[in-house]
Amino acid sequence: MSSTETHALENRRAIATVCLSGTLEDKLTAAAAAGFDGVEIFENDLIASPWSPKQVREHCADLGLTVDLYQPFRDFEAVAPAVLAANLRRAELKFDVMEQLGADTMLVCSSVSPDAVDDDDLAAEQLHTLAERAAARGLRIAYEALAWGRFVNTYEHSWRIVRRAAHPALGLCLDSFHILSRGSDPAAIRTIPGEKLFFLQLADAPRLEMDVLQWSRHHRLFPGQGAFDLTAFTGHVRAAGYSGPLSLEVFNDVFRQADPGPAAVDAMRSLLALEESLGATTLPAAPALSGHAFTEIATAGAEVGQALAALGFAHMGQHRTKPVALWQQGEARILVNSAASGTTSDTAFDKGAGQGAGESASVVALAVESADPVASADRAQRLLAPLLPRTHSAGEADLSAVAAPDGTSVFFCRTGPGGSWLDDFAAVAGKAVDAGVTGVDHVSLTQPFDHFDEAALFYRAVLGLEPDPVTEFAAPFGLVRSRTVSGGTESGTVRIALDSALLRRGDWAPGVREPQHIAFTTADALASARVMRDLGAPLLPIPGNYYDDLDARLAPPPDLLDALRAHSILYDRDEHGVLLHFFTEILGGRVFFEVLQRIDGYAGYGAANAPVRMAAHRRSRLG
Ligand SMILES: O=C(O)c1ccc(O)c(O)c1
Ligand SMILES: [Mg+2]
Repeated sequence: MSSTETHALENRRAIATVCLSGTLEDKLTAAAAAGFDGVEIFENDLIASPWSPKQVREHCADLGLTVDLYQPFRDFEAVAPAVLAANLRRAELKFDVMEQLGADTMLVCSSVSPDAVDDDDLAAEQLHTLAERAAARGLRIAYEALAWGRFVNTYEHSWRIVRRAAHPALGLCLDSFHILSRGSDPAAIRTIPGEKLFFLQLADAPRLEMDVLQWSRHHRLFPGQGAFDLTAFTGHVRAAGYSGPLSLEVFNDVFRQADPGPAAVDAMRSLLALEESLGATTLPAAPALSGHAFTEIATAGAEVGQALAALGFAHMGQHRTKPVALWQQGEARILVNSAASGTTSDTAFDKGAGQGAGESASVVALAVESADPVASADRAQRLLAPLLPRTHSAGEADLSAVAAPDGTSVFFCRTGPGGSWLDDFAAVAGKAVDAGVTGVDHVSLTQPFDHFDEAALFYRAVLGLEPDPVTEFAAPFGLVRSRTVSGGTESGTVRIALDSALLRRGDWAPGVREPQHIAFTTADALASARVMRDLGAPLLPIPGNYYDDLDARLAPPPDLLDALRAHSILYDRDEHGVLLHFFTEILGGRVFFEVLQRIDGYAGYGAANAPVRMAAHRRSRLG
């Protein structure tokens, strides 16, 4: 097979039960539903299960799952003879369990025990004995170096011991977390004979400066959600000739309490995306995206429409069959849907917190310009995004949409003459005042914290967008974690900003119900602000302290500083250029607009100003 030819990966796909929430029954059901071929059964899950190991095996078989690994067996090697005898007895009893489970491989972690001594010869000799006992039962031992193992904590060291032990039933378990967290060079994995690589566990993680055990047990992520290069890592393991499963082993505090059904889908999506990055996929490539086609806000109230008018938008069209108004300025298009109240579709959020009755508004859909909307939707489905049922009348555009993890609809469309979704709108003689808005820069969606990593992976994999690094800032009502994903072509860029409160937020702060906003571009923020203020736009006042600090910190030219202060425009600077941006107040309890000007290729989102904006929003809501 030529190296450029695309082909499906021959490795099976597995997931460790420790990745998912619930009982063993919940975990197996979720893993099977997401399409996994096999599972690693974590001992604690089995111990707590009412099913006998034999029943677990039968249940797995019914679900189409194999039991690929039993784990973990701890603190075995390099001990005194009396301890060895006890450890071998313990192992034999676990072999009994494995036989009933139908699992042929046991994971043995490198020891953390105070009983162990630093003696590779002894470790090798005792692992040889264990492998001999396993082989007598038709089983094998996969030895894994924990990053915090007492004496053995690198894969190179575990390989030296396994090589020394020289038993065919003893091989290695490689775990990407243990290897990459310590900064080991994974390239030498290629020199290990493939038949000695018994098992591969994959986990990503954010870069954190912390104790490696804590990092591993609380912060692992599915591949593609963190900072590790799992494509290169897995490439080395496959190049060595490994042919076993690609198995996810992710210890994560959020996933441990998340609904296991969607979590298993998130896990599978991460594997599918990893396979694609390895060049081993049958997925259709992500079609090029070239900007935001429209963003839809559901609200029964008048506030959003009034604000758009005051920002210079024209009510340009009315949907022929639905109560949906099209507001437009430049290439920025907002649909205001008054059929649904803003709360009906935001299933992912706590309902009603901090909202006035009847006035609610929510961003319910975002639409991206795709070079091939059908292929975009096909790819999305292949990546397990739920396709949304569409109701459209004869002659209306049939737009494909999928649901993002937080329930937001994501449409793929093509705007322009001939067969466009715009044809569904009857023209309205809307009055427009050009306030300089040229298009949409980004859509910002606050995620429930337990969907944050899933959402970033969703937009990266499904839409083919590039994620930026995760940032965190202290906001008035708690820490906020933020990540943007973007991508595009010469004719336009799609940018989606994902924000999340780090912990579930208290209900006391009325100004902070998971806000959502749409940022519009202008070529002249000062001019836009003047026009919009004259039109009576509900612009957000920014306190004088901000400008005093801005002067001290970044020293913008004095006349610019005066103008910014006069118009409540915020300022930021990065290595490329300058950002000028301002905001409306919160409309319908949740939604607001931003107007921004990127100067000289400023690439950020003004995150440094977000805490000031959040505090200002609370004041404006309290009146
Ligand atoms: O944290 C642990 O103890 C642990 C156990 C088994 C593993 O495979 C692992 O990577 C970590
Ligand atoms: Mg592991």
